[in-house]
Amino acid sequence: MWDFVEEVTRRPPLVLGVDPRPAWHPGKDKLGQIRRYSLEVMEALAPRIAAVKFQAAFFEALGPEGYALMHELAAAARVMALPVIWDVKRGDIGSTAQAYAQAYLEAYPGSAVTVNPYLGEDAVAPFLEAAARSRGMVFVLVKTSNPGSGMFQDLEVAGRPLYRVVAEAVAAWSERYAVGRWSRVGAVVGGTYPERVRELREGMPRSLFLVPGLGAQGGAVLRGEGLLLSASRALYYPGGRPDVGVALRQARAYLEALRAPMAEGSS
Ligand SMILES: O=C(O)c1cc(=O)[nH]c(=O)n1[C@@H]1O[C@H](COP(=O)(O)O)[C@@H](O)[C@H]1O
Repeated sequence: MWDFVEEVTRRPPLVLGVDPRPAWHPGKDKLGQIRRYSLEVMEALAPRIAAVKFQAAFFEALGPEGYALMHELAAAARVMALPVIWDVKRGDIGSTAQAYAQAYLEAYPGSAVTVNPYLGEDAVAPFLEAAARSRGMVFVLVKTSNPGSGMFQDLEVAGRPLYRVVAEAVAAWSERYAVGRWSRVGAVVGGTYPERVRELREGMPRSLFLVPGLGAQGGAVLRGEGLLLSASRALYYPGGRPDVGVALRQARAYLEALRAPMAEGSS
């Protein structure tokens, strides 16, 4: 069976976020255009990315057909041998979490899901167990990319910021769900806070980091072992519109920046 961790760690460390916005597609048949464009962009970028990330909100906003389209695109990604991240940021009581884990991880073996840890360990556990059974992965929100993420995440709890308390839990879970060098438990750490990325890298040595914020939110190309840099608008709508050629150029530019020799003091 296909294993998300194995697949993702042998591919280029870039994630294509598919967040469709109908207003950015001309003409009437928005859903048809989004379907065509998404398939084209996924196929063009597939050799250059670790995974494709579907942000469910953008598909839900397109109505029932939009939600069905997300699942259709996920099936297409599998045909392209492209790992899928379900960006659904789920978090609920254990019995409900179990249903969410079934809907995404178990229904699509070898995929990953983003999880909000606010409800505690019993609410995260069903995702971890499902990821182990389905050879998938869970990315736990640790420090998010948005400007207001500090409101709760930076609050001091027992002498350290809350995001570090969450990171400690992630580190413990990641040991329990280790897969060779890495683990089925990863972390989301916003690329808009590069100093936090560096700080947290040490504390969660087994966790792959999903690092969103590249491009549109001002995040730069960050290097480091196990960092999966994620861009939605900057890769899916480069220059503010759907354009497969420009998306391909942008993906190449990010990968070149990752390979370029490092300047003194940079990381
Ligand atoms: O889990 C995520 O992917 C995520 C976490 C986070 O801290 N910040 C963040 O922006 N995201 C998602 O990453 C994508 C960012 O979109 P762009 O700003 O267009 O690249 C969106 O789908 C967000 O929902």
